[in-house]
Amino acid sequence: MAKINEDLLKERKKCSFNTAELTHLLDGGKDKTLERHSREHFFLDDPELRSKIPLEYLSHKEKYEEAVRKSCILFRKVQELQEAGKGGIENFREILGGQLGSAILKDGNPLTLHYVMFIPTITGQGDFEQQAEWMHKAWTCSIIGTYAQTELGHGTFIRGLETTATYDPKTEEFVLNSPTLTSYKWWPGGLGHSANFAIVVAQLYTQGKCHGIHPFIVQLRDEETHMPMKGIKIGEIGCKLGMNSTNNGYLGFENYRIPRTNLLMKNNKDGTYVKSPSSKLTYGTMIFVRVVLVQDCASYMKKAVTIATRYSAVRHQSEMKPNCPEPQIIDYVTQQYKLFPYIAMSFAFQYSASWLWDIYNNVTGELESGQLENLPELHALACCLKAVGTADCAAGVETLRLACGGHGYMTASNLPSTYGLATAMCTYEGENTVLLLQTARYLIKIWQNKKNIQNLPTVRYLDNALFNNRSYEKSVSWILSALQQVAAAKIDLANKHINDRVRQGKAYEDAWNETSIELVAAADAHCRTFLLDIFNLTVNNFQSISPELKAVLTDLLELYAVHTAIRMTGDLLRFTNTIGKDVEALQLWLEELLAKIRPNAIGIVDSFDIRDEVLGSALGAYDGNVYERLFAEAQKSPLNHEPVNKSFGLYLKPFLKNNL
Ligand SMILES: CC/C=C\C/C=C\C/C=C\C/C=C\C/C=C\C/C=C\CCCCC(=O)SCCNC(=O)CCNC(=O)[C@H](O)C(C)(C)COP(=O)(O)OP(=O)(O)OC[C@H]1O[C@@H](n2cnc3c(N)ncnc32)[C@H](O)[C@@H]1OP(=O)(O)O
Ligand SMILES: Cc1cc2nc3c(=O)[nH]c(=O)nc-3n(C[C@H](O)[C@H](O)[C@H](O)COP(=O)(O)OP(=O)(O)OC[C@H]3O[C@@H](n4cnc5c(N)ncnc54)[C@H](O)[C@@H]3O)c2cc1C
Repeated sequence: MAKINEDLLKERKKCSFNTAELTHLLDGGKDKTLERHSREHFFLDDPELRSKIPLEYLSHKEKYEEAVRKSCILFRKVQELQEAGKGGIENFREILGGQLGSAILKDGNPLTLHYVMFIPTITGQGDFEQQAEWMHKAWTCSIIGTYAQTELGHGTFIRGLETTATYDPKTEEFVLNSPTLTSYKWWPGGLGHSANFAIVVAQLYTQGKCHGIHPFIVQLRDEETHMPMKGIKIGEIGCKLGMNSTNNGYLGFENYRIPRTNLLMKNNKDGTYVKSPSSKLTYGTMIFVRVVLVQDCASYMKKAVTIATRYSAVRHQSEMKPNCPEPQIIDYVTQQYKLFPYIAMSFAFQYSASWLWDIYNNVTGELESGQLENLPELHALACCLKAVGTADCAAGVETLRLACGGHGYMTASNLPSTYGLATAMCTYEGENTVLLLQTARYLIKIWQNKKNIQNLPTVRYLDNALFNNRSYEKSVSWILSALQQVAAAKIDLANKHINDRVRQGKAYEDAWNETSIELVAAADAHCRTFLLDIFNLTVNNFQSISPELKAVLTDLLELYAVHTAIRMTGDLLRFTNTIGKDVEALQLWLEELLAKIRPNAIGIVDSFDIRDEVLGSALGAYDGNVYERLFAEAQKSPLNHEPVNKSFGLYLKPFLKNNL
């Protein structure tokens, strides 16, 4: 084992709590930690899953080929685990998104959509016979699928999709067509050259009548040769900001025929077209992915904050006091302000993600038995948590990259590619503004009719929050109550402005659009009250943890609360009876908390227990040998493999001569 950096050794000695206790708590118990270790060993210690050359130095094509190689090994290994009875949702979570997946495939996995959307759509939308026909092939990966919904012209407004599936009763087939350029499918992961099947979302036509969008199972490529089927036009969409191995593709249809039975028919039981009880049931896979993405936000944040915090303990810069040694940059309070709120935020997102997952499972269970009443609340919560979680995660990763100065800009820090993954989440699976407007739509409805509100756990606070008006106290409960009042006031005001505009003669939709900045802000505030509420409840409910750990978690909870409150200072002053002096008190409390967390900062990120291979960063490794690692990474540049590059002879030398 490499020698550990002296600063990190000192930091680890300062820690006031048992880091293993926190690791087990975060994993859900010691058994779960051991399970995770064994899974990490299974994947990360497999030499086949390592790349000989860093991805950054490969061409676009080589990156893709390497990603396919690794994805196939990953999927084979997941199947091995399933067959050995060591399966479980955690395997998929870890290798598809989260930490293991992004460690092994830094720039994305071209086969992810198979498990994340293709299989869940067949399960959620297919009837019994269809599941019997397709699930075995899909589970055993005899076929590889993707989810083709978005088109060149429409991603958000899915009712506006243009791909058509017209029923031909003579042959009992659907005929798929892409009538315009804008109707081409555009974006689906793995669609370019990897998948041979897809769920295609298209407008269903029977007897000249359009019945709206429906999902179909469609074969794209020959199962033996992988050649595109006749009538299918397919390819990759090209380079992107990040995720350059995910093989996002385009797809067009020219009179392409599929059997009638390929229309997923869970809601059309007798095989003739029957309108489903809610058209929104077709949107179920999107809810599922939004729910799992919130967990990924916590994972990426933990990874980025571990890298930046360890680096900040190792890095020394400037003089705080004359003639004193250069301090560790983690001792600058501005630096602490860049790091510690994101440590706290990782906890907030992990706890809310876990609540959301439970709510999701309850509600989908109810849907199976035809109960739809809790779907709107789930949809509203999933939308805002996905939007706020991914936005905070992307902003957090960028702040943490900046916190690492110049070295944070190196791909060797692994912060740029983590940002590429995080910022993509803000757009896919529902663009964030659009999702916040979905939450706002729900909140306005609730505000206008509070009859049933006490049965709705995520919004019941709105019943009386408008009049909380508590005087300032240095407590999480005060901040929560103030945030709830802000959320209620913002919803109330937005509702009033919509009504005013309608009264002035505007159409409701125009009034909505004119009020939409306020509506987005209201949904954002609602989401932040939920995040704090759940963090608070979770920490208060821990019964059997040590007092030392409880103290650290309480510091983090308080930091999360105060940081949120300070970010919303204007709202507190505007909508609650907070006064200037209270804001000053909040600021002092924040500074006090940063100082309290400082000695435990390294201990907390160590407790995240993220292996070096997962961090993938010269700046964040456990041993803290930052400079040695940066130097070693630089040697991997192909330019350093020869003393003089051929461009010297070709261009530089003649240029230098000409300038003589
Ligand atoms: C077997 C597998 C096992 C395990 C796998 C396990 C784990 C996986 C684990 C980890 C994976 C983790 C991460 C994944 C990693 C990487 C991911 C990589 C790639 C990601 C791929 C991304 C894929 C995509 O992007 S797919 C495309 C997504 N597209 C969108 O999201 C489109 C956004 N647009 C919409 O959702 C809608 O169009 C709209 C909501 C904006 C508007 O719709 P519409 O116009 O039809 O609605 P309205 O007329 O406005 O009506 C609104 C009413 O409907 C209600 N509504 C809307 N949506 C829903 C919904 N989804 N559910 C319920 N209700 C909904 C709405 O509330 C309105 O109701 P009202 O009563 O009328 O008010
Ligand atoms: C990395 C990546 C992977 C993807 N993978 C897949 C995939 O596997 N399968 C798939 O089908 N799709 C996929 N997508 C597509 C993705 O789901 C869409 O890009 C996303 O839903 C946003 O839709 P859009 O591109 O049409 O954005 P637009 O809707 O055109 O958004 C542009 C702007 O318009 C605004 N806007 C749009 N509508 C409204 C409104 N009603 N009110 C207010 N503002 C509005 C938005 O806020 C945004 O600022 C992927 C996208 C990315 C980036």
